[in-house]
Amino acid sequence: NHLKIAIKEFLLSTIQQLSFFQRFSDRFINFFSPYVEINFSQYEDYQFNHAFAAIETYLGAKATDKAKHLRASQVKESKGLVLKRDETKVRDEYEGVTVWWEMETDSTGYRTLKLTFHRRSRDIVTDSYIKYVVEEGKSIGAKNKQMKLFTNNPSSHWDSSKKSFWRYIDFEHPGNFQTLAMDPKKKEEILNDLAAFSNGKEYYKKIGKAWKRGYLLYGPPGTGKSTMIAAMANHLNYSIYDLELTAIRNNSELRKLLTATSSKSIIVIEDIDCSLDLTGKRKKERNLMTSREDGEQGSEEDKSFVTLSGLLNFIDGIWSACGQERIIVFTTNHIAKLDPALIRRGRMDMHIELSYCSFEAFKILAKNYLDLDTHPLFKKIESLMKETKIAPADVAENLMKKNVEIDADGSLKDLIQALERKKKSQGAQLDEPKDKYINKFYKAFRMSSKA
Ligand SMILES: Nc1ncnc2c1ncn2[C@@H]1O[C@H](COP(=O)(O)OP(=O)(O)OP(=O)(O)O)[C@@H](O)[C@H]1O
Ligand SMILES: [Mg+2]
Repeated sequence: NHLKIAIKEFLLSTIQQLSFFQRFSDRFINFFSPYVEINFSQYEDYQFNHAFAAIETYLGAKATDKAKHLRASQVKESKGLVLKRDETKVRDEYEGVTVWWEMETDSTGYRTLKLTFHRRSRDIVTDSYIKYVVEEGKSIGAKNKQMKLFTNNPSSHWDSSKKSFWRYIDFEHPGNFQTLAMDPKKKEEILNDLAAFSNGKEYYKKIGKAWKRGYLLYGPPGTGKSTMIAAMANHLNYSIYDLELTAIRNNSELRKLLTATSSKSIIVIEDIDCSLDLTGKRKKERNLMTSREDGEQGSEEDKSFVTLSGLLNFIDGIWSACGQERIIVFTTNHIAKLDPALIRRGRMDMHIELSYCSFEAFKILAKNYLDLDTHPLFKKIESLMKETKIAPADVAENLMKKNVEIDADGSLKDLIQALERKKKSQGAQLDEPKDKYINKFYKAFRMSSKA
């Protein structure tokens, strides 16, 4: 919000500045020159000038384009012919209009960008070119943004600064939609939804809704829920806030955490059923007990757990009021166990099921891991997959190369064996471990045995 205000102020001051310079330049033009000059200072009234930064980014990108171009021409042309680039001036063209940018640094290190153009292009420059440059600079800046993965610190470690709520590392997960194995139609649908969301600024304003979107990802372990979150972040260039509910004590801490998130981010609560079971249920039991024994203590207890209603209030209310362009994702292994209040329509915008590996999904994995489009063993795998539940993670594990060389035949045979084993055990109702914590253990085991 600070940023928004600053940008607004800045744009306002730009407009004022423009009219000032227009007046000034008009006189200037009449007496001396056909050229108009507009200045953008690094600071405006001691405030950092965000348009200055955006223009600088834009020009930076332009300059490297140009440098590349110059390098290319150096190869072709003889040495004597190579243009000497004026380092301080950048020439730009926009709708047939030529302008020049120049950076000036004064003795105190204070910088100013000077834009020069012919007075006959003034309307185009002031009406649309400057706006274009600022927008373009902002979007280049956003693209180059280093994504971060935030995790909340235990609230007992918080001090008075907002910085202590979250710690972060650079987010560098290779997860992407292309290699994600799932029904291609569903994938397309999700990608469309994400595109509509990330380009939806005007739309959300028009319909009077906060620019937010909620996804519920559900499915058995190892079906790609966490991978999909990484893919979403990579696709949109958003940071991730991985919210660990067990590290906070109550709803007001939850609120503090969530209001300290930045825009263009995905807030993730994994295994929502577990986090809330821990808190919601315990709270209910305690309330029953304490209200019978000691009313006062009951209200004390109320404050000490994150509750389902706290989370819901947040999604419905505060969530809408605290900043824009955020996605919230819940994941669960057991959608049936979730409180219906949490998943009613309108609260989570899209329910996405990640399911056991279908043949379609397998083909994506075979392409990723073995670079295979087809293979004589595919037929057998297809029919086995129809009658066996296997998570994509298990398929991937079998397709992963065990040697320096990829051995497609060997990997596919491994997979067939795994499928046949699963088929047998599923027939004997041994399925997979039922308890989430056992699942987690198996997963950790799977990961460590992979490594
Ligand atoms: N649909 C998929 N497409 C491609 N790879 C997958 C898919 N599902 C799982 N994998 C592979 O299995 C690994 C584990 O998957 P992931 O962590 O995304 O599962 P999950 O659904 O989040 O499981 P859990 O419910 O246990 O958290 C991933 O690192 C990935 O390599
Ligand atoms: Mg996961």
